[in-house]
Amino acid sequence: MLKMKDDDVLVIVEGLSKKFCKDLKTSLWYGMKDLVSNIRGNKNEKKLRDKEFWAVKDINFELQRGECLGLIGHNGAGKSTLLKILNGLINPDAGKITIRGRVGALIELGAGFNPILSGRENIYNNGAILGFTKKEIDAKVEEIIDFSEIREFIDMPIQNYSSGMKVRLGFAVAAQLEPDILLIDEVLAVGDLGFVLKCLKTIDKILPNTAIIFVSHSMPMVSRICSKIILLDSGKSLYLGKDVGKGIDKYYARFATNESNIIFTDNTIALENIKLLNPSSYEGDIPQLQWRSDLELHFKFKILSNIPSVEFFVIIADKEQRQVALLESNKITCGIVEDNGIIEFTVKHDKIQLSKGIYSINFSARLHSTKEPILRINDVLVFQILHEKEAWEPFLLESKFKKK
Ligand SMILES: Nc1ncnc2c1ncn2[C@@H]1O[C@H](COP(=O)(O)OP(=O)(O)OP(=O)(O)O)[C@@H](O)[C@H]1O
Repeated sequence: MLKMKDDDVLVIVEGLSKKFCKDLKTSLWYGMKDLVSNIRGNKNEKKLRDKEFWAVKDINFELQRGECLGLIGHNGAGKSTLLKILNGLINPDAGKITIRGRVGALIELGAGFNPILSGRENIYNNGAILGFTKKEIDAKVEEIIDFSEIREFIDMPIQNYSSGMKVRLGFAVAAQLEPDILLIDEVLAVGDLGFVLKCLKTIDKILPNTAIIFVSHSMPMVSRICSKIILLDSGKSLYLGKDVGKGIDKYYARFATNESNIIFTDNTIALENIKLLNPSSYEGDIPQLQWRSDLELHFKFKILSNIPSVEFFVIIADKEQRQVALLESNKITCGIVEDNGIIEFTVKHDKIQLSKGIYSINFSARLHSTKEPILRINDVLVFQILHEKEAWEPFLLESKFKKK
């Protein structure tokens, strides 16, 4: 059982669970049954009934002032549901939440706003919901409007705002009123770059006095802000801890497959096989390489029709499919190949200095003479670079520090 240790623990979540029903009719029927049993003083059914599933299952954590918890997981993992329970929008079926202080929330686009009221009126509404008096909001309202950068439109009804404008106003209210606990659900994805950078700066500024729970699919953003992480999978916590990099690795590993995708082929050559020649170990199917060891790839193709020289391009993409490196390309003369139309070659890069994480190889080939593409395949191979140091930057370059 978790215990409130000191004043700085602002959120305690114990055994939190919430179930939903996949079918609306059944859901209404269960709702009615639960209502009747509540009136009779009985508790709701804790077990799953037909067509029900756990959207959030047995979640436990605590959060202190100054900590930012990243909630990550695939679509439908339960992140928004957990946030809505914390914000009191949904009742849990089991478990307990202890919250100390004022909770500001940026949960759904426009949620918490009254669409027919103006931006200014909504600032007062939201402030009141957060527990601020009119006088306190009066003192902050100009700052909020300035921060949102939508002064021109502040007296227009919110229903005419763009998505970005709603986020701007929502974030301005939530951040400028400096709640003790701030819940942020993916909404930053809607803002333009300028506003996102401003929000990140503000988060840095308010974080020492706030506990933040941040839902996002953007791992660079999560690793930039969060000091703790929960990886949710089908409502359950797959990882909870302060090793943000580890949580992110586990998240990416769920998406790493060895299924390649042919983007283009003119059927002159076909990839038979690609192999990493010198893996130090394997995690499941994924070959692993120590940072600074040689990357050596072996390719085997079948030549399907008579082609002359071909240029091969080997591209390394990171886990978010950003192409981070191109291996120097080279041309290989294919001609009419004797050995059953098979051609094989290896490509080697010495002492690879990509930072720790999962990468995939994209591959393309074109005719040397005409530069015409003949084959393009993504994700022909997934591999992992191992290093004890976490680095979000694509490369961890070997260096030596010398004191003079
Ligand atoms: N009101 C509801 N009634 C029934 N099922 C619901 C309800 N709200 C959410 N769910 C279901 O609960 C599961 C978790 O949804 P949730 O929105 O929490 O996921 P998420 O992790 O936030 O996903 P995303 O990354 O797509 O935003 C999903 O299967 C969703 O369909």
